[in-house]
Amino acid sequence: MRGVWTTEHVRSAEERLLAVTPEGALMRRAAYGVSVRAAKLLAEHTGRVVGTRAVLVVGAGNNGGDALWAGYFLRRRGVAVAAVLLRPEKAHPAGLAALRRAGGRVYSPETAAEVIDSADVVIDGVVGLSARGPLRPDAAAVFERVTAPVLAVDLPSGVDPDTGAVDGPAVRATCTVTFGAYKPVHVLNPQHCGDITLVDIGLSGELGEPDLLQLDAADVAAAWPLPKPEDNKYTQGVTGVAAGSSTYPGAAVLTAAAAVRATAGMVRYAGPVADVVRSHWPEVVATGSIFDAGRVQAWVVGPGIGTGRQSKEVLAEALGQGVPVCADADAITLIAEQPDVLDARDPDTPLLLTPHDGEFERLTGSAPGADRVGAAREAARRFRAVVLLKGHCTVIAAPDGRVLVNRPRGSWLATAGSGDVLAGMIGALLASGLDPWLAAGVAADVHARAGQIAAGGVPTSASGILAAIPDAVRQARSLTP
Ligand SMILES: NC(=O)C1=CN([C@@H]2O[C@H](COP(=O)(O)OP(=O)(O)OC[C@H]3O[C@@H](n4cnc5c(N)ncnc54)[C@H](O)[C@@H]3O)[C@@H](O)[C@H]2O)[C@@H](O)CC1
Ligand SMILES: Nc1ncnc2c1ncn2[C@@H]1O[C@H](COP(=O)(O)OP(=O)(O)O)[C@@H](O)[C@H]1O
Ligand SMILES: [K+]
Repeated sequence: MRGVWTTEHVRSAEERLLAVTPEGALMRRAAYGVSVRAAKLLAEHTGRVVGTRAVLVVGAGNNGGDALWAGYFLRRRGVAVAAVLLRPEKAHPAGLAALRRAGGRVYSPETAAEVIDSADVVIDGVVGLSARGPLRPDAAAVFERVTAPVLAVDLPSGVDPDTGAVDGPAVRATCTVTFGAYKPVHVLNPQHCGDITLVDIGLSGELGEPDLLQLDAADVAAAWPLPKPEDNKYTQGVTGVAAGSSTYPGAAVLTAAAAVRATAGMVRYAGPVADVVRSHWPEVVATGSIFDAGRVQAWVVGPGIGTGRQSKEVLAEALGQGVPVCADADAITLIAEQPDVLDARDPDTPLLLTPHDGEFERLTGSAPGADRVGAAREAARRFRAVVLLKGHCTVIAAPDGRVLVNRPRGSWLATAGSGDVLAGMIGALLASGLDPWLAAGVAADVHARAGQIAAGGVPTSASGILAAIPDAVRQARSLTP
């Protein structure tokens, strides 16, 4: 698992490390890492390093100091370096002196147009861990001119380090070089960070428990249930699917099919379109009502069921069976509108809620806002449920405060019915006995892989994502990052 630490934690860890490290050593380690990545970027884009041109955009703090020292190291590799100082009086003195000594040139934003236009790489050292709010107008004007690839020092300036939120002009980097630890921005806003490199500055011993986690292929491979010699169809978990209606038969088919694709156990369908489900997926044991569905080890309730009286009875029945329940789509709206349905819940059985932003607002009374991790965590506590907040970077919070952030693989999942596929996979993993938070996390990971595989670079659909689930599991099992 990849650990991620808030800026507050990174800052206090850095303070402890700084106290036992010679002055300036950490910054030079960090800056050297920046220069190595910058040289690689230059080589990729121009075919050479010597004789290329780098522009540093330098703010008032240590982030600018990193950029200036990186410029110093690049000078020593034969790169022409120009530093654009946004606050000349506050530019890091030692970094600036080193760059000048090495032959770097210094500009103001007003005099820098020409060097920016001819840059082969631009290094964003405007602001780092101390960033608040969007780029200020002078920095924004500089980056508006930039056409060269941008390397962000620590994080892309203008993006909130702890939430990844963007509320105005911000740097969109080709790559980001960060130090010591991943920060929330790196997993919550990968689209602004580009490709991320973590430089070891000796911080790991000071960090403590991470605030957020991201799953690796190895975690997904280890968690994904496979049939064992002693298994039969029941021991792997029977998934119950209560989904679909005469208006939305497709939701039933997609949800049940995703459960079939995800694991080798049995899938029972209970609802008004049993014939449709059976005709598409003969391996599903389908019946008309949840009340005669037979035993299951987990229920998925909600996709396409509507929010009427009968749907409420179905949800209450699932919640009362003492098995984990994934409440998706209409089931979330039902809980929002008629919270007394939760009275049926066996207090000790896991509940998993999978809202998109609109459903989240219905459920909690407010939109997730900029702090999606905080919002999901709060909702998880309030409902004593695992909350999977959908989005480009899906956030999965457990009631005990654990949070996973899913790694997106493009935006291919933004297609009708893809949420039904996710719900079906989660149901199958719950039925297999996985911890609900982990079940949601590995399902979201495989869902994103399936979207990318199905798309292959062109738009896909929920049926495509569904068909790609086995290849997505195979990909994770071959430990492809
Ligand atoms: N402390 C350490 O041990 C290390 C720190 N390092 C670097 O130091 C950085 C943190 O440095 P600082 O704490 O000096 O602060 P920053 O360099 O992040 O910020 C500098 C100043 O910019 C101002 N600012 C805030 N938001 C702004 C915005 N939107 N636009 C323009 N200016 C804004 C703030 O008032 C702040 O004082 C890290 O991100 C990293 O790059 C590295 O050298 C590694 C070691
Ligand atoms: N821009 C995006 N990038 C990546 N994933 C996305 C994006 N938009 C939506 N998704 C994912 O697609 C799925 C959509 O689910 P949902 O909103 O329930 O759709 P539906 O109800 O049509 O099935 C979720 O898993 C969500 O995280
Ligand atoms: K930066």
